[in-house]
Amino acid sequence: MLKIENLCVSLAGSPILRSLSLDIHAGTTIAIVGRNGAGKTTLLRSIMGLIPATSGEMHLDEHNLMRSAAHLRTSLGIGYAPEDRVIFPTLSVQENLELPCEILELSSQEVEERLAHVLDVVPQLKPMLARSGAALSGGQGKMVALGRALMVGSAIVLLDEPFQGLAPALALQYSEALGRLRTSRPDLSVVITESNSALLTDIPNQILTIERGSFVEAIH
Ligand SMILES: Nc1ncnc2c1ncn2[C@@H]1O[C@H](COP(=O)(O)OP(=O)(O)OP(=O)(O)O)[C@@H](O)[C@H]1O
Repeated sequence: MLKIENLCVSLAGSPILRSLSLDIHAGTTIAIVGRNGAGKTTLLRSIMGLIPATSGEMHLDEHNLMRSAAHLRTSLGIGYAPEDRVIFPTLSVQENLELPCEILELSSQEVEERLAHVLDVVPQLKPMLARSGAALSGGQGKMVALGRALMVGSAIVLLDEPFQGLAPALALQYSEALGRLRTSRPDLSVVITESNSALLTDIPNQILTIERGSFVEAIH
């Protein structure tokens, strides 16, 4: 499914990702755990094509991601919920959710079907749909960012530190949403980064530890 080989990324002339390799099979949930600054966000942003790689290979099935611009990666079914959420304050929650569908040029019926599915997985979004993006708490913004990633993430979703800063009740709701996702979309792959592995409970099938831009051990 997603296969990364010897990925190297430098930022401002410094090596940040050092020859990372990762093989994610369809339907698996992988957690990447590492301290602040270990390279988690850089990895997800380079998978999305938002940061150029210095060298390495990256394929989603038969598609060579290294040759695909960021918007094409979205079209291939990669959804991304960034750590800082990026909720547009002048748009409603529904508009925020539907925004990435514009890249895919989906019919309004397809957008409606995807939204219905996302609301089944994250029902907390239903009463918020008409609310302004500016009126959301940080935790609610994380739920919207999850929903938005699911609107386009038909193959894989990348969730950057989803549990950071979530109150316990919201963290539980987020975990429950991921549980429903497993059942409703068994082929979807999920990558979660976290700095605190205790927040992950039993969600991932596999946990990898990243330190200074390299994977150091597989915990299980
Ligand atoms: N635009 C940039 N220019 C230069 N260095 C950067 C840039 N963005 C990030 N870095 C550096 O890259 C390293 C990895 O950062 P990254 O954000 O990927 O870490 P992280 O594991 O996601 O941690 P955090 O939880 O703090 O976001 C850090 O040393 C950071 O200072």
